[in-house]
Amino acid sequence: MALILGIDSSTQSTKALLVDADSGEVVEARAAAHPPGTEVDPRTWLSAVDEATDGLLERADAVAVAGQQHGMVTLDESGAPVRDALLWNDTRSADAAVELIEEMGGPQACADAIGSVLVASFTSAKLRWLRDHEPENAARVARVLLPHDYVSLHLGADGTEPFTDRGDASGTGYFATAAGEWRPDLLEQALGHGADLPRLVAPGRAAGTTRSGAAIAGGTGDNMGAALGMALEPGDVLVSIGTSGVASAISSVPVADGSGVVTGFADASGGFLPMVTTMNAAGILDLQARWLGVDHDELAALALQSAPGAGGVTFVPYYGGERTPNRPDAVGTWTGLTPATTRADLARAAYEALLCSLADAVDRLVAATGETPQRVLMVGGATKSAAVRELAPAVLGCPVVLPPPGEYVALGAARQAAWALAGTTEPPTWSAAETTVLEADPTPHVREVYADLRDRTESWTTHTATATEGTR
Ligand SMILES: Nc1ncnc2c1ncn2[C@@H]1O[C@H](COP(=O)(O)OP(=O)(O)O)[C@@H](O)[C@H]1O
Ligand SMILES: O=C(CO)[C@@H](O)[C@H](O)COP(=O)(O)O
Repeated sequence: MALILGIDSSTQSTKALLVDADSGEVVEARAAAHPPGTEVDPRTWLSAVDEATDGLLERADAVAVAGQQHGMVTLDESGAPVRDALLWNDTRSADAAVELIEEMGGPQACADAIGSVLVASFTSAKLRWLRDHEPENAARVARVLLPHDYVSLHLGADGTEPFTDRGDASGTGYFATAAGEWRPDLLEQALGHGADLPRLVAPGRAAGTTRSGAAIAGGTGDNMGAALGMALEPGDVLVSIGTSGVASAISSVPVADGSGVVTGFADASGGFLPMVTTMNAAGILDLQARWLGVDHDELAALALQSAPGAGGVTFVPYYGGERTPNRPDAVGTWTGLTPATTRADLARAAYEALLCSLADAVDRLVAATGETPQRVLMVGGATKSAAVRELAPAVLGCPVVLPPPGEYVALGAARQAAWALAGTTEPPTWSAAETTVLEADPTPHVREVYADLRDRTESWTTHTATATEGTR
């Protein structure tokens, strides 16, 4: 029996799944935590992958790494990190993104060139920030990698040259997504000078071998990994609730949304992955649990004691700035608090704000792609919450398909590696897991109250920018 190792190096942790190549059944699962923050020494991901794959790597016949998208990993001539990596959720590069869009001829021209309108998350915006704020570091950059490229390189046999795939490359800002080619000119424009880029590995092909002789596939971005792990089909909308909140769908044609709401990424199978991303997702619940002094199960139990609408309490959850809507300077804003407000209402409001924000993401994806969803599926760490599962169909206003608990990004990486090992034209078909369909009466008034506050706070961004200046 061939064994495949699928790795997910996402924002908060590395997860590793050892999987049976024939059935896709998980044989063993491990995880190791990453340090918190939006600026991280990328070598900590290497320690995490070593820890999570210890004893598994040697057993694998093929390996692939899916990783958090966009992060800027800059290496000097010797291959050492020039500075800590800036992650997708670090908003200091917001102004740099605006500047680059203007230089590219405006939002639609930017979307036409790379598939997406740049926001702070994109690697090129981070490189421009580096050029302008740390010129000495910028001058030392010889090579730019994405997080998954850096982890893959670490696992590769001696002499392996860096490699990546078109899925993750499509989130850099210097990749022509529709054509599937690097745009080194755009990297140079952002950074101020050229730098080496990893070679692109085609979907389903091996990039080389690991130190233990296993085939290693190109890897991909975590959201492309999730799409592959869930075997998304046309008509499916995948909602992921991890550090980021994501609504994505597969498409056979590229998307170039000049409004900037939908990012037109490539997927890991040769197609495309239009996507809407929020920066505040599972963290909304983490914060709320901390503020109320409870754990996640207690927070869920509290929330389910309150009623739809949380006793009139609502808030926009843009605590760390937001990406959709694009408000990098925003902060969270609560409203409706009265002496009658209970702890249960406060807990409930957190789930409702999270789910309203995700419902907005789904609506925006559907509006921009024009595809009516046949199924809405839900994955990610926060789906472990009983309250998320109960309230999601009510707030989203439709049934939600829930797969069994699992690490679907790592499973997608495993599927990619199994594909490379098999050398077939299509990825292996693994039997679909039993799903549960979550249903509830829709609560549209929850979204109406949220939408009203979301829209009223739009113009508050400039004001709050002053208050948060020190954090950028
Ligand atoms: N029972 C739970 N209720 C709510 N959130 C949870 C629960 N269990 C885990 N989480 C949250 O899920 C998040 C991690 O999800 P994950 O998809 O692994 O994130 P990422 O891929 O971004 O690293 C954390 O913020 C964690 O607190
Ligand atoms: O920036 C994006 C998508 O464009 C994020 O979705 C990151 O890819 C991080 O993902 P998670 O760690 O939340 O899975």
